[in-house]
Amino acid sequence: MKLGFIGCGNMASAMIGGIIRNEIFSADEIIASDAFAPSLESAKNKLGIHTTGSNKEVARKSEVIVLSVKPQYYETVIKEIADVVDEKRIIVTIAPGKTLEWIGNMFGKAVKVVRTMPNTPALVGEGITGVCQNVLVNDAELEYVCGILRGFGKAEVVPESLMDVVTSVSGSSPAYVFMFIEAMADAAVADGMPRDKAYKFAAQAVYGSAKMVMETGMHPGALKDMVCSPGGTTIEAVRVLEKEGFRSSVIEAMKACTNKARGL
Ligand SMILES: NC(=O)C1=CN([C@@H]2O[C@H](COP(=O)(O)OP(=O)(O)OC[C@H]3O[C@@H](n4cnc5c(N)ncnc54)[C@H](O)[C@@H]3O)[C@@H](O)[C@H]2O)C=CC1
Ligand SMILES: O=C(O)[C@@H]1CCC=N1
Repeated sequence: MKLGFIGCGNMASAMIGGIIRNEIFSADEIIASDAFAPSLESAKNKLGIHTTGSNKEVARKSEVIVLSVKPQYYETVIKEIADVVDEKRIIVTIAPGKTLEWIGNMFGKAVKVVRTMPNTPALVGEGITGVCQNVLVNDAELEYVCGILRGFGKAEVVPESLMDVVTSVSGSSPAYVFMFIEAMADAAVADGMPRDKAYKFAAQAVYGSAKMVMETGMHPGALKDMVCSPGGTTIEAVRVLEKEGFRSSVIEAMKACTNKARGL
């Protein structure tokens, strides 16, 4: 197998879907294990990959092994697979807070580790993943893993010291963006717009605005100023957002998120 996933929940399924769609690997080259039989059933039916109840089987059969369980299960899973992971395999982690050093110590031997932080927009091929590696991973191996991660979006190599920041700015941030879309839609509904239309208008406005930042390369503040006509409607909304502490709320929320990742 080219690729194995230990734990096949939300994040693993999103990653696998993109990897197959973009023909990085075929379903036949991917295997996943999970402790919960319905998750495996769903992976087999929806993704067509190989499945097993044995984490060790995934570790034994896969060149690249993604540890896609919650952080609190990392220790148990690593201890379970450590004896079948040799120096040729590459371990990919996706859990917040679990450092390269901690992972290496848990294995208790020299193992190639690529630490990553993906996000759920992977499900629609628009994810972004922060990546760093330990000293045993060479440039070609890092590029190989990044090629897999690009199957479901962008991949950016960052110093490990920034990985907890990646967690708050992209790993977790889809949740706050969905809350923003929901709040905008609620306001539109309050002012008389049907809910299905409200989600469409709010989501497309967020999507288009993100695309403008990516494609124009302009400062977000300058793009904001382009919307604010003198004495117009937008600056009224901006005035109230500033009064209600919009930016400060986002900054404080993200600092809490980064700190939580640091403590995991
Ligand atoms: N959901 C998200 O937006 C993101 C999640 N992550 C990370 O991805 C990892 C997985 O998260 P999700 O997919 O959201 O969780 P999830 O709960 O949807 O999936 C985890 C899966 O692991 C299985 N599992 C639990 N213990 C196991 C064991 N001992 N052996 C085999 N399988 C076991 C569970 O049955 C479940 O299907 C976590 O470390 C999380 O922090 C990273 C970035 C974004
Ligand atoms: O909430 C969490 O802990 C995970 C990590 C990033 C997104 N979800």
